[in-house]
Amino acid sequence: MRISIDDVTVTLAGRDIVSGVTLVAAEGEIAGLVGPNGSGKSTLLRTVYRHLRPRTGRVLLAGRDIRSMSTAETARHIAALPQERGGDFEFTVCEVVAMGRSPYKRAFAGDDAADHEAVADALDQVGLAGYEGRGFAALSGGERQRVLLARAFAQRPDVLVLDEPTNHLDVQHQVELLALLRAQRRTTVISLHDLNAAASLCDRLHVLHEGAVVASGTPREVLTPELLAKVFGVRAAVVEHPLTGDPLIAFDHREPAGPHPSGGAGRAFVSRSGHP
Ligand SMILES: Nc1ncnc2c1ncn2[C@@H]1O[C@H](COP(=O)(O)OP(=O)(O)OP(=O)(O)O)[C@@H](O)[C@H]1O
Repeated sequence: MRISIDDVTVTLAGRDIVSGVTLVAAEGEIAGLVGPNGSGKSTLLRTVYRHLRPRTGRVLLAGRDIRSMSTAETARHIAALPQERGGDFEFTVCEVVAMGRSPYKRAFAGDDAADHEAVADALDQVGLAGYEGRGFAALSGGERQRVLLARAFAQRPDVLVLDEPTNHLDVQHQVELLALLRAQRRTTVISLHDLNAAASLCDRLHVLHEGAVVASGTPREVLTPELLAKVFGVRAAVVEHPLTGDPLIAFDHREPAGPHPSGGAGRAFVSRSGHP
């Protein structure tokens, strides 16, 4: 299903955090949101999974405003991995993943065979078959992350909304997750800090800067050295990945962008953060 974010503005504590954002994830497309810390990625994603209401604008699912649907109906179509990963659930892994089935149930209904199958499949997809009886609170950060992803998969949604899903994952699990998302070809809106992962996964990227989209296009169109300097304040070369042919960003980890080592965007970041 297609998801359209149509001229969305979100105001929190009297400030426009997201301003007039319009973007589309077409049916089966993986749309990536990238941008510096605080640029509004999570806020925008929260409007897509109905955690926040936009002040103006709409989120449309296959042309219908999600606000005109019940929350259960939205949840049958849209599953989210939020950034708040709720670490202290007193539940087993199986119980957490089974929560993904609740939009399909009437109140107090038990699990049926379809639920058991969806939970088992989802755990298998994230490589956690056999973890069903483990306590969620006692898992590592990366394991919890994969359980919450399994909960989203168990929801069998048309649209996945994933906020930094590779956080906490070791490199093998990052690669496996990206491969899984690529193979599913489900409509996905995903925020990622790892720009090389975004370049390899996403069909289109949307760059957020101070709450507005400043560039949209294929990773190759968007991830230019100029944009990386201007928006992210880093010096980088963009080359072709020798194994995959994807754009590969080679960052200069020694100096931020700018005409002088102590100047430019890097300097601005240093002074904003309060560390001289
Ligand atoms: N509930 C809130 N009330 C007031 N301001 C908020 C609230 N939530 C977020 N903000 C502010 O909105 C801005 C954007 O936050 P958001 O979490 O959307 O950014 P982000 O791009 O996801 O950042 P990061 O990459 O650091 O996760 C930040 O300046 C943040 O402090």
